[in-house]
Parts: sequence; structure tokens; C-alpha cells
Amino acid sequence: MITTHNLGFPRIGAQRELKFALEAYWKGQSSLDTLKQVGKDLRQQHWQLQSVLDLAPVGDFAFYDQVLDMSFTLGNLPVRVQDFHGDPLDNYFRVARGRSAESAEAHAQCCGGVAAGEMTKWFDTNYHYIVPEFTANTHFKLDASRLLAQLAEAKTLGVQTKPVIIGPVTYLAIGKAKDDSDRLALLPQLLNVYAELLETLAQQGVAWVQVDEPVLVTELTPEWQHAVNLAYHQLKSSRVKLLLATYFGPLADNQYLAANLPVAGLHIDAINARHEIVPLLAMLPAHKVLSLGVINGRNIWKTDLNATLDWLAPIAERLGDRLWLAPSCSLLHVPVDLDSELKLDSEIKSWLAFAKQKLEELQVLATALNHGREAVKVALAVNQVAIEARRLSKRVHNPAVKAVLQTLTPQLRQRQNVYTQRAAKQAALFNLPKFPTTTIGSFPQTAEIRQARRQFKAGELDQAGYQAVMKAEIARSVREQEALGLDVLVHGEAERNDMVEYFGEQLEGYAFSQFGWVQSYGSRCVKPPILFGDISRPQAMTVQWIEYAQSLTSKPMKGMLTGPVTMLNWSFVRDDQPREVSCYQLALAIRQEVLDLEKAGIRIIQIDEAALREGLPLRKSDWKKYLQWAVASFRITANGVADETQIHTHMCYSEFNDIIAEIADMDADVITIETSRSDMELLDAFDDFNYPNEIGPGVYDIHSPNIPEPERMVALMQKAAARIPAERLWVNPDCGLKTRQWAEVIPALRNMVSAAQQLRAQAAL
Ligand SMILES: Nc1nc2c(c(=O)[nH]1)N[C@@H](CNc1ccc(C(=O)N[C@@H](CCC(=O)N[C@@H](CCC(=O)N[C@@H](CCC(=O)O)C(=O)O)C(=O)O)C(=O)O)cc1)CN2
Ligand code: MET
Ligand SMILES: [Zn+2]
Repeated sequence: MITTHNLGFPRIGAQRELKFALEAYWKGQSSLDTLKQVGKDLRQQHWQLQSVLDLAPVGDFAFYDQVLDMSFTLGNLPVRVQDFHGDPLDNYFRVARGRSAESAEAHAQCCGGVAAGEMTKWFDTNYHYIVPEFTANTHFKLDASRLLAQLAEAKTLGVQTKPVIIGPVTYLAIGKAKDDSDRLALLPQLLNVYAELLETLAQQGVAWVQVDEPVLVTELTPEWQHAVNLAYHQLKSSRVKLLLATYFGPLADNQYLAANLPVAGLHIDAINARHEIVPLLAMLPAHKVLSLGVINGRNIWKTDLNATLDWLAPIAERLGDRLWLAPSCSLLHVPVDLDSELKLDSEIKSWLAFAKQKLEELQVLATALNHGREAVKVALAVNQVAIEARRLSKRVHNPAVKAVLQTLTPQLRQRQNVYTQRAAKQAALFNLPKFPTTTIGSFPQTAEIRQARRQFKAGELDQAGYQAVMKAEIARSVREQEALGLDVLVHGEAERNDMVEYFGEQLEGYAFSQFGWVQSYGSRCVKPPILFGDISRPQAMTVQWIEYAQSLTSKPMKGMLTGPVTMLNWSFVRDDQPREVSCYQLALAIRQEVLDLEKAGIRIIQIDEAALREGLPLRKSDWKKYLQWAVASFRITANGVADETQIHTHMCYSEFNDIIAEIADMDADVITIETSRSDMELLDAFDDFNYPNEIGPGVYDIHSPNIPEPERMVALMQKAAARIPAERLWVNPDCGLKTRQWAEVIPALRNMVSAAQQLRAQAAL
């Protein structure tokens, strides 16, 4: 018999129950007990939904982040919070979110202000984890309380469980040595704690433990490969069986290593590494379980069950009981339940599967293999109809779009003249001061804005009423910016639910859900729009809003768009054509918007590519190909404008050293980037490369509620000016301000403008 299991379930809740419970608790509107109860209820519901499986995960639930949970399990808290007292969950939130010394919370006096842990994206997903911190003195100490409590909970409910933990090598690999010490030197000590953890679980009668080592799908140096070997040879004496889980890509060079580790089972992503499975069968020791991730855990399309069975049947024959089936990765990256979607077009809905539906698919596959396809004849037939309908649908294929794509010429990507010529014309037109100030686009998404949008969507507020509220917000943003004395203004993005979803809602070829929430970090979620067909732009998307904003001021108003690569990387995308084809289609659609903005007299246009750097393939050997079409797409979008029109782009959470040539090749007149947390070190890349165009290195971290001091921002800009000629520097925050409050934004920007004034005064000396 085939065993079915799951690697992880989305924990935010089908109606984002966890988000609302967390935010209520953080605002002091509910108790810790209430929050813990919500967590418990969600775990119970999620196990219930997974009861069709032979093994359900335990330990995949996290109140903020599963990596931070693991840090607590290993007793690896940053030094700055180690003497905290109070409830462990409060301390956990302090590490996650930081706390200012002025905070009104309990313990603010005795264990006061603390910086939040650094956040970075989890492999190539839009999920962000709290980076484990190490030093040469890091000492690990087991705290299994969370896992044991959840295990006990599951047992009471009669769930067949499989605890899930992050593996030791991945844990070290995704963390950061704060003192530049060698993280691998910590491995022997870390392994002792893992061994202790596994023994603790064995004592609870646990049979299998899933150990996630996604680092195996990246390029590993010999030292890291050796670490993998060392780790699992040391853990092999454990009394539990280990299922080593890899996902997000092929094992490639690590295949032999992974196949021969002394563990009882290996999980492979059979969506992204299908071609590796058959060769792997020959390599796999005869006793080992092979778990195949045959349902896509990163996308929302129905699985072609018949095709999957055709491929699986001989493998199942060969492996017998040793075959396990699962989604390719944790279902954290997909929404919970398609059944909640009552407004989604029924045809498109019939092509989709969310987490709950994916588990049902898994069940059908296992039944077909265990008992014959006859046993699930109806389910297979229904699936077949949906797969065929999608393949042939006229709504997916638009001949006009495909025809335009055939005519892409290199001229489309080329601006009329080089940067230096453009810059001279732009300087004459805008007449900006030195160190011009601007912001990245969004201003606070206030409760009023969200409420108006909710009422509009629910039909309680009509179009005119909604537009009036949004216009009032835009007017407020413009007023505030003028009062602050900023040089290049933005409209504030009040009308946008999200920088990606907003455009998805307006483009042909996209569908969007009501409840398709996916966690991005902590309590923050995104609802990735569903790119299902050929993309076109029926009408202008932003022009009216920007024109309105420009009408309120004589200062330049930046047009604000999301670029093609970011649209692609933060959407659920088609699996029936290469990503680059979808990207070029997006590029052409957004190019039209750029040209329409220009026609409307908007002379500065920002095209955000926040996800361009983040979308890099996990293996460096695949970078070149990706960057080639990603940069080409951006250039198609941006480069149709006159020399006088200034193109900005923006990227955040980025590291540029290894792709600086491609960033330069995007040829934006101005790029704004996140730099404040790295103390401008990031700019070394721009300096070494002799980056030719203008740069706005972020001078303050928008993730923190703290108000940045002018002195610190001046100092940061001076550091920047040591690397980049001052004539080419802009002054701006790290990223958009939508998650902040106006009460934080105003003083922060006031200080930023004051910093710019000081810099100008110094420059004039
Ligand atoms: N797609 C995307 N990815 C990104 C980013 C980003 O901005 N977008 N930024 C980076 C960091 N990630 C982030 C992800 C989400 C949020 C964020 O603020 N999300 C909001 C939701 C934004 C949204 O879609 N809002 C909708 C729906 C709001 C909502 O919850 N409405 C309530 C009603 C609210 C009310 O009546 O007050 C409801 O529907 O029940 C809207 O504004 O219309 C949240 O979780 O709170 C921020 C950063 C990286 N990845
Ligand atoms: N223009 C967008 C904003 O300011 C860019 C955000 S990048 C995640 O919110
Ligand atoms: Zn940003």
C-alpha cells in the first residue's frame, strides 16, 4: 500500500483567522490566551482537513514563522533578547517584530528596546522568514516544549502524526554569522541538540520525523556537501526514522549524495525534478522509502491525474510499499480552500485546486494505485474534463496577443539616447535640487481606506462614493508631501489593495480570488492573482489617478507601476507555457500604460521590480537565462518613452553584487533600493562596477516603527557619496510606507527632508 502524507499546511486560516488574532493581540485588544486558543483551533481544523492522509504534519504551525520556531527549539535566540522574561510567546514576538524602548508593553523597563530579527525570503518564494543569527559563541540548547505540546494535542485528536523540523544543514545555511565566523563550525554542537530532539520524539512513540533540507536543491560547495553527509551519519543512530525532504527544484549535483544518506526515506519534488526520479530509482538503496511530491505545492492548477498515474504506475509497481505520495512542498504557499470562492468565474474555478483540493487529489492518486483506477473512475473522469477544457479554452488563448509577441523587435527595448544625454535633458526639465527627495510610492493603508474598499466590493458603496474616498486620500498624501517639502511626489497608492493584485484585476488574462490568501511574513498576506491566459490591457489602469494627483501640485508627480517581472513572480502563473512568454506579454501590456502616462503629461514614471532579484533561480547556473529575459522584459516596458521622461525603478531586500551588470543593463534613469540596514555596504557593488545612472539608496528602514534621526541619515548619505558622485544621488526611504501609520511617516519624512537640506548645505560649502 502507498502511504500518503503532507509536508505542511497553510496556518493563516481559510478566513485569515490567525492574522486577525495576532493583530488584535499586538494591538492590546485581546489576551494571550485568546490568541493561543485560536492557534489551537486552527491546528485542530487543519488536522481534520488532513485526516484523509496516512500521516499529517505536526510542528508546521507557527504563530509567526517556522524558522523562528526552530530557532526557539534549538535555544538559539539572538544575544540581545536572551535575558528577556515573561511569556515565551511574547519573547518570540519581540524577536520577530522588535520593540522600541518607549513601548508601553509589560517588561519594557526591565528588558526594553530591541531590534527586530532580519527577515529574508524563503528560497525562491514570496514567504519571508526570520534569519537565524550565529556567532562563534553560539550555544544551542534543546527546548522541545512547542513540538511536544502540539504532538500531545494531535494524539488526543487521534491524528496519525509525523513531526516536521528544519534540518541542521539548511538551518545553518539560511542563517547568518553576525561576527563572520564559520557557521559550519557550529555543526557538531548543533547535531547533539538534534540527536537529543529526535530521542525526545522517539520517547513519545514517534515513528517518522520529516527533516526538511531544501538546501539540497541549491549548489553546495564540497564543505557543505560534507556537512550533509556528516549530519546524517551522526543522526543515523536515532530511534526514529527520518524522511529527508527536499523541494523547490532538482537535486542535480546533489542527487547521489541525497540518495545515499543513511536515512529511512527521501522526499523529492516530482513537479520540478520529475526527470530525476527514474534515474534516482536505480541509485536508491533497496530499503529506502521514496516520497514523491506529485502535486504542485507552489501553484493552484488542478493536477492532470490521469497523466500523473500513467507516469506513476510503473514506479509504484517497482517500489511497492516503499512509495509515498505527497504535495511537492509544504502547502504554505497556496491558499486554503477553493470552496470558499463564490465569485470566481465557474469555468476558471473548475481548473483550480487549493490546499484542501490538493489533498483530495492526492487521495485519488493513492486510491487509483492501491485499488485500481476503477475505484476512482468518476473523480478521474471529472478531472480529465477540466484538464481538457483548460487546454482548449478560448479564454486562455488570444491569437492577437500571440501575434504581437511574434513581432518583438530589439528597437522596442532601446531608449532613444544614452543615459548621459537623457540626464541633461531631464535636469533642464525638472530643475531638481541636489540630493532630491522622494518616497517609494505607497503611503499608509489606513483602516478607512480598507473599509471603503471592503464596502465597495460588498456593494455597500458605489463607484462614485469609492472614488471620492480614494481621491480624498490622494489629496491628503499630496498635501502632506508638499508640507514636508519633498521634491518628487507620489499619489500614495490608496486605491491599490496590493501592488500586484491591483494590476492583475485590470489585465485581461488574469483572474482573482476572494480568499486566496497566502502568508508573506508574520500576519501579512498577499492574494496572488491568477495568470491563466494571454495577457492584454483593455484600458488604462492608473492614468486617471495619477492625472488627478498631478493636478493638485506643481511638483513632479511620479507615475507608479509594477513591472512585468514582479507581476510574474508574485502571481500564480500558467504552467502551460514558459514563464518568459508570460513575462513578455506582461511587458507589452505595461508598456502601453507607460506610454499613456507619458501622453497624459506624467514625466517621471517608476516601474517597480521588487521581485526581480528575488526571482533568481536557486541555482546560479540558471541565472543567465532568467536575467536575459527578465531584463529584456523590463526594457520593453520602460524604454518606449522620450529622453525627457525619467524612468525610475525600485527593488527591496536586495543584494546586488552578483547581478550589478544586469541591473545597469536595465538602464533605468534612477534606481531606488533598500540599503539602510546594510549601512550602505550594498553600494560597494555599484561603486566597483562604476554604475552609470542615478541611485536612491534607502536611508531608513520602513519595517521599524522607530523614527530615524536626521544625523543618521546624513551619515548614511555621506557614506553613499563616498562611493557614488553626489550629483547622481537621491534621498528616499528603503521601501513603500503602506504598512506604517501616518503618525510615524510624517516625523520620519520630516527628518529625511531635513537630512537632505543639511547635505545640500554641506555640498554648497
Ligand atoms: N504581492 C506582494 N508581495 C510582496 C510585497 C507586496 O507589497 N506585495 N511586499 C514585500 C513584503 N510583503 C508584504 C506582503 C503583504 C503586505 C500587506 O500589507 N498585506 C496586507 C493585505 C493587503 C491587501 O490585499 N489588502 C486588501 C484587503 C484588506 C482586508 O483585509 N480587508 C478586510 C476588511 C478590512 C476593513 O474593513 O477594515 C477584509 O477583506 O476582511 C485591500 O486593501 O483591499 C495585509 O496582510 O494586511 C505587506 C508586505 C514582499 N512581497
Ligand atoms: N511602490 C511600492 C510601494 O511603495 C513598492 C513596494 S516594493 C515591495 O509600496
Ligand atoms: Zn520595496
